[in-house]
Amino acid sequence: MDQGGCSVLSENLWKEALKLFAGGVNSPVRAAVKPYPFYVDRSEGAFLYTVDGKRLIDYVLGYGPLFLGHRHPYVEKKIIEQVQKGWLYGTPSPVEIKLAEKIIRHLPSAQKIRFVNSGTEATMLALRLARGYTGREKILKFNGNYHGAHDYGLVEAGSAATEFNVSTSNGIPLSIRNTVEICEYNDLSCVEKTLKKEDIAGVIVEPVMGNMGLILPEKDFLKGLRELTKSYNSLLIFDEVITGFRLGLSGAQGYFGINPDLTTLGKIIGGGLPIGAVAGRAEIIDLLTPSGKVFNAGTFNANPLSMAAGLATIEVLEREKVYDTAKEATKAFSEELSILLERKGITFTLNRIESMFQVFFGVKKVTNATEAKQADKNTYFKMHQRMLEGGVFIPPSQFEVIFSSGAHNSSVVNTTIEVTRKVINEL
Ligand SMILES: Cc1ncc(COP(=O)(O)O)c(C=O)c1O
Ligand SMILES: NCC(=O)CCC(=O)O
Repeated sequence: MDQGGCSVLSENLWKEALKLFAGGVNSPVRAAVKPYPFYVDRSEGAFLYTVDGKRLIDYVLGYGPLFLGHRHPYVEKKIIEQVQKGWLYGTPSPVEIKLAEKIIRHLPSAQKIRFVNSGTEATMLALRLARGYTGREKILKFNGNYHGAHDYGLVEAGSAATEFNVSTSNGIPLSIRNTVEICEYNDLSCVEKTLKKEDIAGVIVEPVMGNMGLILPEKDFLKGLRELTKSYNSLLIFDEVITGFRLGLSGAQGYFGINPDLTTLGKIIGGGLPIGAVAGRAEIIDLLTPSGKVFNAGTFNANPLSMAAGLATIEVLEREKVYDTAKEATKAFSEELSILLERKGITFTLNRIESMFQVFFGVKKVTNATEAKQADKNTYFKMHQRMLEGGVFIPPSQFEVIFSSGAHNSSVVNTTIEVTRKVINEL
C-alpha cells in the first residue's frame, strides 16, 4: 500500500474527480487527505472498507453523525422499513412527531422545533430568528467557531475554512460582514464590551468547540454568556450540531447545566442522513412561518428517511451503552497517545471530553482559535498519514475532532493503540 493508504483504484477515481469537481471533491476537508482521498466501497461498525481493498478503523465517522458506528443494524432496519413506505410525501408524516417529541424530551431548553436539512441551514435560520425576535441586526460569533457554510457563519470560521486559509470567505457582501462581531472564545470581557457597544440580536457559540480541533469552554464561560445575553436582551444560541446527543442525551446544555434560548442541531439527530434543526423557546420558534413572519421552508424539511434514521439512533442511545463504550474508547486511545508523546519528550496539548479529543503539537495550551493556529499542523498531519498507512483513519485536518462511537469496542481500541505505538515511535 503506498503513501496515505491509497492505491490505484482510488487514484483512478481521483483523476476522474479532478475533472468533475472543484479540487476533486464536494466538501473541502475531504481533499485534505493526501496525495488524494481514498474512496470507500462499504462500511460497517467501526470500519471503512476502501475500493483498494483496505480496512480502516474510522475515527472520523462522517465528521460526527455516526455515533453508533456505521450501519447499526437497528438504524439500517428502520431506514429500510421507511424506504419501503416511501421517502418523500410533501405532507407531514408521523415519524417527524416522534423524533420531535424525543428531542424535546431530552433537550432541556427545547419546547418547539423546526427540522431543516443541514447544520448550515439550522444556524442560518437561528440567526434570522434572533434578528426577527429582537428587531436587531448584528450577531456575535467566536473566532474559529464553525456554524456551516453560509454568509454569516463564514466570518473567522474554523474547520475547513481555516484548513484552506479562507477563515473569512470571498463573496460575502460587506453589508453582511459588518453585521458579524467577533470575539475570541473564552473571552467574556470582549463579549461584555461588544454587547454594551452594539445592538446584538444573538450570540452564537459552540458550547464545546469542535472546529478548531477540540477546545473546551473554561469554567464559567457558558454561564457568563448566559448572564450577559440576558442582561443585554440578546438571545443565546448554542450550536450543538456536534455536541447534541454526543455529550449525553441532553447535549452540552445538559452537561454544563446552561439553557440557551435557541439550539441548533444536526449530525447525530439524523443518524447519518442529512438533517438540521432549530429548537428552543416556543415563543421564538412560533415566529416561523406559517405561524409567524420569519420565513423558512424546505422541500426536504423533516423528510421521512432522515426522521426514521434519527429516531432509531436516539432509541438506541436510550437503551444501549453507547456513551460508555465511546467514552472509554476515547479515554484509552488518548491516554495511550499522551503517554507515548510524553515518553518521547514531545511538547503537546491534548484536549478531551467524553467521546471527542484532539492533539496539538508544540503548544502547552489551546483555549482559543489563535492558540490552536499556533500548533504544529505538519506534525499532526504526519501522524494522520502514518496512522492511515497503519489502518487507522483520524481526521486529516488539525482543525477537526477525533470521534469515537459505540462500535469502538476494546478490540478495535487495542488495534488502534498498537498502530499508535508504532506511529509515535517513528514520528
Ligand atoms: C458546530 C457546527 N455547526 C454547523 C455545522 C454545519 O453543519 P452541516 O455540515 O450539516 O451544514 C457544523 C458542521 O460540521 C458544525 O460542526
Ligand atoms: N467540522 C466540520 C464538518 O464536520 C464539516 C464536514 C464537511 O463539511 O465535509
